[in-house]
Amino acid sequence: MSDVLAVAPLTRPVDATVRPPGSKSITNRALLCAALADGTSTLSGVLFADDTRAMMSAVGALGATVTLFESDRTVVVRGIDPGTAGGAGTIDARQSGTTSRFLLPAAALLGGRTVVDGSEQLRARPFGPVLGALRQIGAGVEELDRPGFLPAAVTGPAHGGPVEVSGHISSQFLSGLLMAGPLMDRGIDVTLTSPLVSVPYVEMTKAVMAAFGVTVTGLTVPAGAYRPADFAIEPDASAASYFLGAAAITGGRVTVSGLGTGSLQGDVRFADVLERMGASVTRTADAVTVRGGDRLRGIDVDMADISDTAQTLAAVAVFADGPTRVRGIGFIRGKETDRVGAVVTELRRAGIDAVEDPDGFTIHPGAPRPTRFATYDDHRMAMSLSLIGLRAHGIEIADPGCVAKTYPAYFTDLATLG
Ligand SMILES: O=C(O)C1=C[C@@H](OP(=O)(O)O)[C@@H](O)[C@H](O)C1
Ligand SMILES: C=C(OP(=O)(O)O)C(=O)O
Repeated sequence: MSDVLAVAPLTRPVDATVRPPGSKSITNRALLCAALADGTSTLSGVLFADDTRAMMSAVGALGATVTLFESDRTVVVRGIDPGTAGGAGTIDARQSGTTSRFLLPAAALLGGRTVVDGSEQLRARPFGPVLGALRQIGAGVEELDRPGFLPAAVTGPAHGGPVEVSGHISSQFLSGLLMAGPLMDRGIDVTLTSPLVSVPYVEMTKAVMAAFGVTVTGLTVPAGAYRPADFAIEPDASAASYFLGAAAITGGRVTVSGLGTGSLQGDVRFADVLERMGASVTRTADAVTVRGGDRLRGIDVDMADISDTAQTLAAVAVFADGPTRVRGIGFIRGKETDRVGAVVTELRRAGIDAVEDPDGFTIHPGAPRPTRFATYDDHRMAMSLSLIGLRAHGIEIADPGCVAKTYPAYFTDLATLG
């Protein structure tokens, strides 16, 4: 992909039915549960992107056999018995928060030493809570560079039992501990020491574990075993937010198929946010449809549960008829980039009055001027800011290839809206 991509404004309101690729979050949970199950699982609707390839390689390093049928979006996983496995060498989680935060507790199941590392970007993200938790449950932990950051070495087996972990930085620490829990001698019994962000992702963790035969009660998992499963993965709801946002800002219609009322993903609630702004939303058992109206209202909204869609909303808010205040998302400063700072900086570059708040941002509507947006090696900066180009002239996206983290074909799919 070239270094810069020009977004062509739509000449009429969008009218489309789309099906984004599989959920990153569900794919990476299913890959791990399948790898820890005694037997062979078949995963369908799998996302093939950098984050999930990182997880495929990682569970391969743990000893699972992973066979890809990419054109069928299917992966077959033959799991391991971690109790008999030794350390897994060095695992490169690339840019993937889920892979790294889920792998550290899983590596602690092995009777040996495993190093988890990642890209420079991942090395800048926080890991202290999960490393501290692993020490509490009997794993050896070495921070190989800075305390609280990757690379880190984990030596198991961890025995499990009661453990405390914070919830306000990332829910991924808790999800990782829960998924490794059933394979620890004492199971796991987690107590949160601070309020949990991204709550729906923990519900998703429990749902995927249940599909592989493990029941979580509260934050307690008894010792037990995963069962192999045939498991279908729904389209990615965070990816869907860009298409739903496109419907809202162009006064058009987008239906996302495969994302129904029974979705495991909290981010489907982005449609509720658009509804509050004045879009009309239809939800069925297997699809969600957003229709934009003549006008969009600015709103005041807490997005702590659905923060991966906060940047999408920032782009949509530019076209509302009053200011939009997003709260509850101070923790997204620790994601691929400082997402609060980055989105405000870029909107201001386009002449939009955007203001950084300690826990989020406020976007005032305006007419964006021709702008080349920087994307900070953050796939969601690139995907979100591209929406502005559907309505405004002269919008360019720098380093569009960064979308490969979760959605390699994003710009091809976006072009089909025209
Ligand atoms: O568990 C998951 O799959 C995820 C949880 C969220 O992270 P935090 O819990 O760090 O907010 C989300 O932003 C990320 O894209 C995926
Ligand atoms: C924050 C994200 O990913 P992760 O934490 O899994 O790297 C994301 O996909 O927006």
